[in-house]
Amino acid sequence: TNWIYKWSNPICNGKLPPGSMGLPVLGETIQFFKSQTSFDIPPFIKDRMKRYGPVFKTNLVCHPVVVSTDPEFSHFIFQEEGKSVVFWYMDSFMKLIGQDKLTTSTGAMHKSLRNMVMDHYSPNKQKEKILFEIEDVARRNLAIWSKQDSVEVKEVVTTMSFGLSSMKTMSYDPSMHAENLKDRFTTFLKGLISFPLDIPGTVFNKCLKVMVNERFYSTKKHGDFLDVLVEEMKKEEPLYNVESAAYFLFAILFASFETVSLALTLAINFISEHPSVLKELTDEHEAILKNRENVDSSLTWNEYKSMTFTSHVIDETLRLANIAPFVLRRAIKEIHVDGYTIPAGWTIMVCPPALHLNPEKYEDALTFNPWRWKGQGSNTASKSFMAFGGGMRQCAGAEFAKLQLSVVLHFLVTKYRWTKIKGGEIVRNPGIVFPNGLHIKVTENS
Ligand code: HEM
Repeated sequence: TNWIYKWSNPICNGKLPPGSMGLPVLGETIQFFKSQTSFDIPPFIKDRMKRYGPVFKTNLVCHPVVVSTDPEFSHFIFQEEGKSVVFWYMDSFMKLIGQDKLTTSTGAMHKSLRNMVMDHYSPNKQKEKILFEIEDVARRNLAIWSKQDSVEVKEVVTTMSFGLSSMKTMSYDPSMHAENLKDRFTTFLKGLISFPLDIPGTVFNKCLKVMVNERFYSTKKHGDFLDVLVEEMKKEEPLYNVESAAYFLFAILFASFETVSLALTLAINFISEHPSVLKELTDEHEAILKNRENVDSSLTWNEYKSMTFTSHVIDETLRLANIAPFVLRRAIKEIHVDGYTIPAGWTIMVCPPALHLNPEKYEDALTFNPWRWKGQGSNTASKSFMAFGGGMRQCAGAEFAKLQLSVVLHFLVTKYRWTKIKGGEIVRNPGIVFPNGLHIKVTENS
């Protein structure tokens, strides 16, 4: 009885936020993972917001958690990175991405890694080069899709996005390598797909370590992210070794291709369902092409940036889809905020869907309406838009992701037409899946 009492009333040197810790051991885990078929705020969160207010406590997978659906509170938590909170996800995931080695790294190591990623993937640094690569991949893939009777969008965009990410990360282009490397990479991919069951040190990690090692002793430059990492490893006092470099490559691949492919699939689905959006998007892209002397469909970085409606479509997709349904932190010190105390060791869950679907901020919040962003520039982070997180850990690939989406949409709307054949329904649990896929027929514009 004593133990159950302690479970329900955790020790705290102050006032904990309201909420229930659920059943002993199970907490409220089962309710949290209940799936839903709409883009709305998950019922678990919505019910508790009504009952307890915007900040509440719970227990998920044996961890005491404070959930924030409040913009100010969430912003405060992001600003506390490295001070009273650190990046933390479930233990199994932290192991997978090399927990102590890099991702939880604060200070010098995190700064160095973050700068390397921003340098390599940010279009601001290497505008036309990165653009050329993305356009090339988009062109080639769309041409292949248009030759098929039907494509399952999530599947094909995942292949495309993984191709681009792996090319930029470690120059892996399946069509250009010898058989043995292809086999090795297939094994790596299998490991990647089965990752919830996998642990570091197994298939993909070993493959990545082999790749890092090979590159370390090679004199050839590839211009990819692995080059940058290996250069760091060769410094007098290196911050990384083969193992941590392999973990980092994995983390980048993981962070980059699934997010972008989900966003693109959702954008295509939303556009398919809103002909007026397709029309305005097409008009915007065609207008840019009309103003050019050389009517080639490649655009410059500035031209992509100038297309405000495209940027609104992307922001609206990210707002409504909530690809990152939550962002987690762990309190390393006792935190006092808004009259509440969060004990050290507790998990803090920032909940972007609650911010993005707040009817006070976004009128008719469940409607896909890119025009709501009119008059605003491209968004990456604000108190009411946290699709890319916030603070020091804000997504390092946000610009790269947005550029990829803009480029694919550009070629899709100017050179092709598509019709939806079936699918497009979503299930959220809490990540998004398409139980019936999204099948479309792509045809070249006549
Ligand atoms: C639409 C696509 C994307 C979305 C929605 C997205 C979302 C996010 C979010 C929410 C975070 C913060 C996680 C946290 O604070 O715990 C994050 C971090 C990160 N993302 Fe993305 N991401 C996307 C694409 C990419 C791409 C293409 C890359 C490729 C380089 C990337 C690399 C990273 C990295 C390295 C971090 C960690 C940054 C740090 O800890 O300093 N992301 N992303």
